[in-house]
Amino acid sequence: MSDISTLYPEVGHRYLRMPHVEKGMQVGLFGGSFNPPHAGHALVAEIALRRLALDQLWWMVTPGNPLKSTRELAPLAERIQLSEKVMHDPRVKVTAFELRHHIRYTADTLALVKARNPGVDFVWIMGADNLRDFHRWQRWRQIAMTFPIAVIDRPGSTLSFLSSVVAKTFDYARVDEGDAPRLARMKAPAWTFIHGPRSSLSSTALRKTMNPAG
Ligand SMILES: Nc1ncnc2c1ncn2[C@@H]1O[C@H](COP(=O)(O)OP(=O)(O)OP(=O)(O)O)[C@@H](O)[C@H]1O
Ligand SMILES: O=C(O)c1ccc[n+]([C@@H]2O[C@H](COP(=O)([O-])O)[C@@H](O)[C@H]2O)c1
Repeated sequence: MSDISTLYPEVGHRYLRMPHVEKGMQVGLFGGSFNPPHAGHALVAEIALRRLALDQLWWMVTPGNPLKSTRELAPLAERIQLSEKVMHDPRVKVTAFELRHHIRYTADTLALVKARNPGVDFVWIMGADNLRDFHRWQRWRQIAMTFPIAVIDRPGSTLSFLSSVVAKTFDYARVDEGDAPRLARMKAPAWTFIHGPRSSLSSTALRKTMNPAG
């Protein structure tokens, strides 16, 4: 591995390190393009921290979603900087360590996170819209068989998520949302759907406002 201080100077080396965690912690992994980040993302993080009884939440700004075009993708440094502005909870750690490890796929991120942090309980967090295409993610079954997953409600996906391939495949592993505080410690496959306050904000809508012609 090259010297971290000389890598990607525009990003800042503290974002290239995996955040520090202690054994016994419950940690949420919230990956996203955050292009740009918005209050809907902050609401997901707040809900996840509270309902999943998390000690930490890693706000992982992806170098690039492998299923999305990079045409409209703002620079990583900008997405990190804006992420720091929308979320102010000290338990939330904005990070882009995937860049340093040249990771593209979440399955690889999760394998690295698990290998580096024995004794820590992780849970993958995503909005309900992401369930629809989850079966197109690389090694999605392996992800679901290895990590508990918390799905946070999102307008437009409250009911449609039930017809997703992943919800059908892992129907037997669905956990009542009342048990969400224990989800991180459960053996995968285990997933829950968390209802609560919702936000209809989206990055697509915000990009359109910023660049109506685009
Ligand atoms: N308003 C929202 N409510 C619930 N979950 C959300 C919301 N906005 C984003 N998320 C979730 O946050 C994560 C990161 O989302 P992303 O950065 O792609 O934002 P987005 O608004 O969906 O972007 P885009 O419109 O560009 O697809 C995903 O798991 C997504 O499901
Ligand atoms: O690994 C994959 O195949 C894969 C496919 C699509 C999305 N992801 C990850 O899902 C997270 C949410 O992405 P996005 O663009 O919906 O915010 C982010 O961490 C992406 O890297 C991962």
